[in-house]
Amino acid sequence: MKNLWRTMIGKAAAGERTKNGRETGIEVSGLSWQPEQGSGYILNDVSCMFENGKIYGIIGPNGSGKTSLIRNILRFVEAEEGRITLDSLELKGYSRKELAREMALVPQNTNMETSFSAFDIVMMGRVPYQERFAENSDRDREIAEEAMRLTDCYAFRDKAVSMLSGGEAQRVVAARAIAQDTGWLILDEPTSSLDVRHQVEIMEALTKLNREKGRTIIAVLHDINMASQYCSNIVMMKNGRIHSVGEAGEVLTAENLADVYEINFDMIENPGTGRKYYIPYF
Ligand SMILES: Nc1ncnc2c1ncn2[C@@H]1O[C@H](COP(=O)(O)OP(=O)(O)OP(=O)(O)O)[C@@H](O)[C@H]1O
Repeated sequence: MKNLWRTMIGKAAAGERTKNGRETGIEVSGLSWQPEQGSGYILNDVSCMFENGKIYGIIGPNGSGKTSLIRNILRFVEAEEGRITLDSLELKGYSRKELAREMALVPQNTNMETSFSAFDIVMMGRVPYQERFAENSDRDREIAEEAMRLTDCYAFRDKAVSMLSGGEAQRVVAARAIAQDTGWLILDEPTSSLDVRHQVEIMEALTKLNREKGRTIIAVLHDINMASQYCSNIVMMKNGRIHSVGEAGEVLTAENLADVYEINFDMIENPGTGRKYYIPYF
């Protein structure tokens, strides 16, 4: 029933409500997480709302809890305190397969020691839609190929992924997540291994998916200027807590950045786009 109802509401836009009047989006409320009982809290009373239809950047220094937050959102780990809801339904109520149709992850580490081809890996994004032992359909293949073109990895579709460079493998994993065709795309440092052209290409591809297909993007980013150029909203973290949250222009200020990264920043504004660029200095 839950599935049918969710298919009917489709992928809602920002601020929309579901047919039952429930608010859409991912809401994190009062989340405190420690890896083990008594090991110490990595996330402390984290609350933030991710609305449908936006591009979120999660930024903050090493060890500030960015990956831990998305691991909780993806239910790889579960906090004892606080709760996370998707379209007002507790995440705990979703099965693994249901969640895989809602959210796709591009992980930080894309090391793949396997003889599977790049195309095989991208096709794995279609598994949540397939019956067990089912053949890949033409539609599955089309979606996988489109995702590979979008991330510029179609040219090496037949190459074993163990033979790919770090950046090529990262683009294959991004294509797999896109092929998963979920409303939510969650990326942990998606551009970390990429050359500058492919960094821009991935961010442009995410923007296109957001604008044309209504995908909501949550990306952990270390590059503040990428975040400033491509993200509509920012979640800024420090020491396992939310430091600031809101529209990119409001959160990305030299003061906030200096406070979080403990280094100075100069800001220059692109008069054409109004986007801000930050230059760090000691
Ligand atoms: N399963 C775990 N067990 C113990 N400590 C953990 C675990 N997961 C994360 N941590 C610790 O929690 C802190 C936050 O880690 P997390 O990976 O969330 O930070 P991050 O902001 O994503 O960092 P980075 O920018 O370096 O990727 C780190 O000090 C890390 O060592």
